[in-house]
Amino acid sequence: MWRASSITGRRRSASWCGVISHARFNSSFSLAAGEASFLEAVDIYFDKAAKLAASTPDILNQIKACNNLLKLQFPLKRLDGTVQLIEAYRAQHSHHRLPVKGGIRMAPNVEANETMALAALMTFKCAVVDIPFGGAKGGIKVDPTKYSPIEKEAIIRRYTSELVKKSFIGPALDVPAPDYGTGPQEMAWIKDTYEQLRSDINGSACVTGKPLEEGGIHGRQESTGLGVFFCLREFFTNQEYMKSLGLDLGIKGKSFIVQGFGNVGRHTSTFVQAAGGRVIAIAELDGGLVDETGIGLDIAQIQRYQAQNGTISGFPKAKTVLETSHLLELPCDVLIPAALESQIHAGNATRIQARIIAEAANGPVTPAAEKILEERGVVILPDLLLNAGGVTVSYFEWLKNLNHIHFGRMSRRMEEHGKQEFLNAIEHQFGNGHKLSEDVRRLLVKGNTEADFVSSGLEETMLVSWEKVRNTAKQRGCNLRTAAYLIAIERIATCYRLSGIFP
Ligand SMILES: NC(=O)C1=CN([C@@H]2O[C@H](COP(=O)(O)OP(=O)(O)OC[C@H]3O[C@@H](n4cnc5c(N)ncnc54)[C@H](O)[C@@H]3O)[C@@H](O)[C@H]2O)C=CC1
Ligand SMILES: O=C(O)CCC(=O)C(=O)O
Repeated sequence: MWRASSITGRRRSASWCGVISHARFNSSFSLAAGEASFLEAVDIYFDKAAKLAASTPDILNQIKACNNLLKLQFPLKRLDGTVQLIEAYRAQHSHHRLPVKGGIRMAPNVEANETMALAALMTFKCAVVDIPFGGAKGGIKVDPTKYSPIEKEAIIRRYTSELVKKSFIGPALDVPAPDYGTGPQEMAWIKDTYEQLRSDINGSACVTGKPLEEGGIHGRQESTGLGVFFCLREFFTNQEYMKSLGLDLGIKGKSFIVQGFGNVGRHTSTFVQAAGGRVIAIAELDGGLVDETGIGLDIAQIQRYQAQNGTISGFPKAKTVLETSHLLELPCDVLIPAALESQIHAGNATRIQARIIAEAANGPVTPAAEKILEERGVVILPDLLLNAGGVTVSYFEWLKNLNHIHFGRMSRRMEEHGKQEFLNAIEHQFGNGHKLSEDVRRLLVKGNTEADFVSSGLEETMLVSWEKVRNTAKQRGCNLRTAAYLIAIERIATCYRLSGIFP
């Protein structure tokens, strides 16, 4: 059985020749007839906020529209000699800031409207957290678990070369990143392909989420989960929300259910558990785990088990269930969808018992479900704010690549020497009897590393953005999602207004 290299940090032992069946991807959608599609949902959320925005219809129409949609179809020669036509997309939603930014998804359900919805969310997400990018997203319509590494590399390299030919990638144009079904290895292939085809001194900034050795940055892998955690932590300090939900302050002791144990779900669970949260159920496509006490679901152990077995099913310290959609409906304080869009819809919203829904995935709650949930007092922390940690750290990686130097390289030792001198002076002042121990001294003088800068920059971004969204919701009398869209719309509208129209 083929095992992936350790570089991607995602599912390990799934065989590409078909051991894990198509069912992995089939269970995602069960929208009732007439319920809004993902793209329609983004438009509905946009329109709701646009009504509150002090902006003109022509500007609002410009903001809402997807600027470019590139559809690609290219052949892949498979290892068995057959040739398969691969369908892929890149949508650039808004160029009000450049480059445009957004991940690349590899999944069998990829299609044009989904890619455009995801690109629009990227525009609004970057604006909410004040990251100077427009929005984009890419998708390749394949189930990555069914292809060998050689075939996946060929798909990614051909996709990238098509983007290069069409000027849909470049450090100043359009900068992809990981999303569902892709990770650092795919980003390394994208960077290498771009650099083979373009002589560009800033070439490594053509993509983010790269392995550290390829110009990546400390902390990008866990950044989306850490951003989700920072926001949740702040939310749980809010007296008004906690009172309205009948909950005590703080994450400690609260119960969490997580859907999707990939990059975002794994890291979010890790941070939540480290803060004393009880993860009581995890739903994956091929099975889930339940332990109402939360004690059995040790996230680090489950990750090790998943790395060895290619699945979380069968993890010995918790109960395995094969049908996982009902796990979302168990009683809990917080439900964290971290898989795909439209997972909470009119068909299951009435059965959801969580008090809070933390949208780590993009677009997991449909407008019809949101209405049902809000009527029952459920608070939804919206995707465009909550999962913005990934693009925030991607921004730091892009800056690092453009600067050709890692954060802290010029300052770390200088900081340490300065602090040493300060402590020497204090010790000198108080005489010989007042010497710090070596351990305390080491702790006090430690200069900031790249990881420290990233974590601090991410925390600052999430906290400032949360505060702004919360205050806007309160002042404008709307929910958190509408507030986040409103902030984004007003920021982008200002940009369009001041830029004018070319020519
Ligand atoms: N990777 C990133 O930095 C960011 C990802 N996101 C969003 O977060 C979501 C997850 O992305 P990643 O964690 O990167 O993807 P991933 O591919 O690493 O993991 C997703 C996991 O969800 C599971 N899954 C799919 N459908 C499921 C279902 N119906 N029930 C249970 N599990 C299911 C898959 O088997 C997979 O293990 C996506 O919506 C993505 O767009 C958002 C911001 C940044
Ligand atoms: O890191 C990035 O640039 C984009 C991440 C992403 O695709 C997302 O936030 O949905």
